Amino acid sequence: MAFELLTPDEMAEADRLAIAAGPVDGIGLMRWAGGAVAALVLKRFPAVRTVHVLCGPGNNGGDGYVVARLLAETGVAVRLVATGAPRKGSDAALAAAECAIAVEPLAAFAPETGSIVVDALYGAGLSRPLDGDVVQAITRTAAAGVPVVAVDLPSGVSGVSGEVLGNAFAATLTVTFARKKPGHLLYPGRALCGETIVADIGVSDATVAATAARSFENDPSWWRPHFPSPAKDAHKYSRGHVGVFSGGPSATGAARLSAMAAARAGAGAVTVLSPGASLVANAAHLTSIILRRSDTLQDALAFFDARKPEVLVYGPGLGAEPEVGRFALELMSVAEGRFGALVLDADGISSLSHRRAAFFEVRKRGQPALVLTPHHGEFGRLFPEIAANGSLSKLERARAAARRAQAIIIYKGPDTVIAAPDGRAAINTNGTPLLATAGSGDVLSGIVAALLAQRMPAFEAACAAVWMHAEAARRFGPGLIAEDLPLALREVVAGLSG
Ligand SMILES: NC(=O)C1=CN([C@@H]2O[C@H](COP(=O)(O)OP(=O)(O)OC[C@H]3O[C@@H](n4cnc5c(N)ncnc54)[C@H](O)[C@@H]3O)[C@@H](O)[C@H]2O)[C@@H](O)CC1
Ligand SMILES: [K+]
Repeated sequence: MAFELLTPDEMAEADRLAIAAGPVDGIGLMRWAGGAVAALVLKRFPAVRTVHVLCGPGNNGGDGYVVARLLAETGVAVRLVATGAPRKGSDAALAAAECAIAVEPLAAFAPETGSIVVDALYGAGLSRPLDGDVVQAITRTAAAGVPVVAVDLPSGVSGVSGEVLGNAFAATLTVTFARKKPGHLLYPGRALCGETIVADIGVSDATVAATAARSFENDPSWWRPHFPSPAKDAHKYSRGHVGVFSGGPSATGAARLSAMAAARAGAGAVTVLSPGASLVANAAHLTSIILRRSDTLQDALAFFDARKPEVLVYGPGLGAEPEVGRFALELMSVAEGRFGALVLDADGISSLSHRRAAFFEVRKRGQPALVLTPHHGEFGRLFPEIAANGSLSKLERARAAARRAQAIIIYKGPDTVIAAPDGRAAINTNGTPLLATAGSGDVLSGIVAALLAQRMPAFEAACAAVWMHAEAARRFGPGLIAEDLPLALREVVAGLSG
């Protein structure tokens, strides 16, 4: 699959393996990389008058020297600006030696209207915040408003985390090599890359696989084989039964949103488990969804034993009172032999923040399968040490939390990360600000539950749910409210099942 994400270290490993396997060598990869960038510059900016190529001291700069040479050979006016000479004997030094254009100092660099800038200052090797002449070059480029084509990554953007080290170019186009890096997909890096294109530089799929990369861009192509479709002889319970716990009389809508989403995402039966005080409110709004009174753990146990739900959703609309956390722990304790998976969302997560030790103790069993769907604030409440660790990217934070809680983590946001305890993690890329609307998280928890109830493996189910949720929002478009999402899922499910 071409959806692996490589950290800069994994990419360096892939380069090493490709060179070791031959026949391509380091300068060969660099020529291929520079050639891809030059070709895209010509294709995207056919009328450009001057191209300023900015080269740094490492291999990113080496790519830049190749770009400058190739563009000049095609007749483009190239001005070559460099900071620091490449290390003697390096591939970059070889590329620089092959480029006969006079070098101008970075300190004097100021692009003019009508020109474009190729940023080959720093890529995967960025190791500290940018400063001095580089920051001035970024400021002057932004002031001139000229397009920037970034080689591998906009200088200043961390390939590991997408964070900005000091300052960064805002690119129109970023051309990276072999595979995207997490920094292309995590914010703010994603916004600073502009359009990101992956160019082939002769690193084979087998070489990428040999790096044992465990991060992916979320894409239907790799989880669709697991996407459930009902058997010909299906009956409603064989299509999976989801139970959703409802909140009190003034907070019942969240559970119904989750329940409707679960039904639209293919669960054969969905039951709302409602406190007695909320029965009337729920009954007034539910038709195909089953309604059952549940005030106590005994009530819930009676339901499990009688109706055998596969998956429960606990959290939407419940309030963050201590007893909500206690009940969540009790559910996990009694799960064995009763239900297979639990989706904890919203208040179901926040309410555990005062019972963290007990929660992590219960999770040592690894049962039931657990999916947690925190946004940033909820994540910080349940995993404060991980959230406070500034050296971790969002991808690594989600991964650490997944391991700690022995759970699938859906760490929500514009760059939602899905992580599994076995180390796999994915970054979602079809998100939309339309989803920033009340109740949209409740819908997501229902979709996850429905896919789990239909026996989709948990990591793939979580990735599919996140993608479907965003896809439904995109299809519906502006004006979306959470109530629209379950029906909008219909087309998305049809597209995946077809
Ligand atoms: N064979 C390979 O490894 C290939 C590498 N390629 C290119 O090589 C790049 C990686 O090359 P490198 O590992 O040399 O890394 P870079 O060229 O990104 O930067 C490394 C140099 O910059 C210095 N540096 C880091 N941060 C700095 C800062 N904030 N201020 C000043 N100096 C700083 C480092 O000390 C080092 O000298 C990739 O991004 C890609 O463009 C491509 O040519 C494909 C082949
Ligand atoms: K760059």
